[in-house]
Amino acid sequence: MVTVRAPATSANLGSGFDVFGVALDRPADVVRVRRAPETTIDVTGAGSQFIPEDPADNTVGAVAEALDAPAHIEIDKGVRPASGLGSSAASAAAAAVALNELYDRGLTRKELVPIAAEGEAVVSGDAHDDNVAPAILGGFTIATPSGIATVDADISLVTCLPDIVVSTRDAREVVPEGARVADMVETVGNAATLTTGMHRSDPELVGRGMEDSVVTPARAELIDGYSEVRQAAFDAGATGVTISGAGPSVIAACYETDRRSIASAMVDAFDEAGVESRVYQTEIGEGATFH
Ligand SMILES: Nc1ncnc2c1ncn2[C@@H]1O[C@H](COP(=O)(O)OP(=O)(O)OP(=O)(O)O)[C@@H](O)[C@H]1O
Ligand SMILES: N[C@@H](CCO)C(=O)O
Repeated sequence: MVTVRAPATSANLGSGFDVFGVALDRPADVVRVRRAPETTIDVTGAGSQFIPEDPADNTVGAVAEALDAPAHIEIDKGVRPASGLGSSAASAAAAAVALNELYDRGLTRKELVPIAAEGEAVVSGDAHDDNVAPAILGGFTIATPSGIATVDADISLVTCLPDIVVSTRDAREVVPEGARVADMVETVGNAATLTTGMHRSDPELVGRGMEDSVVTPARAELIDGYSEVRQAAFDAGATGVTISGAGPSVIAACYETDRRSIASAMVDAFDEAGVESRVYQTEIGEGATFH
């Protein structure tokens, strides 16, 4: 038996659509694997009633197949599905690391990223790496077709998860087909600013670089109360606020001293919009770990 914990992650960070991601220090999924003639899956924990146990429909089933590593796989969900906190990726990342060990496949962490991304293709139709990369490698990750770069940044974050379900598949439907050159120029500038901020662990630069005028405004329509929550977080001291992943979670970057007041301001603002929510005061954390 091999047991691996893989963390929640936040993809995009505004300007880095399908490229940027960060590992959060919590919540997390825990995956246990043991060898079996064919793959079977048991799911317990947060939102498990909405997660299929058929290996053809679960992200870990695709990972077991890609590694040719049939197993009985137990998933204890800490990350609610359809949250924007990389729920599907947390299981896939943990399974990739665990099955690589169980079957002694000898793949490096970076080589496991595209394997775990096969699981993302099962749920959203696209094998994007931006959640599985930080879930496996930890830190801030920049995942592009030509490779993955990682930065071991120290930034305080608040993620607020409203009681709304937005599937990645639906949120990808509203992404515009193209962007104006002026928007592209702004996005490149913001992405570079954010990357510099991560290198310096500077919440001001990270926050400024989270601005995005292409994908985020279209997706904000899917989240009741988004603009009020964003404003409340800024008023409480956030340096940047955007949608986490495909939503509905909202993520704020900040100084550690402001984290608590930002967390309660975000919950209150969702509440005023008639939406219950739960909040995680967190920071950038490590990738998958053996237990
Ligand atoms: N092991 C798994 N864990 C979570 N969800 C899974 C898993 N396997 C399949 N799914 C399905 O994936 C969907 C959730 O994935 P989705 O990408 O929409 O959410 P998310 O991972 O929380 O979001 P994001 O990628 O935006 O952070 C649900 O329909 C769920 O049933
Ligand atoms: N980059 C992805 C992350 C969600 O899985 C998206 O925003 O659609």
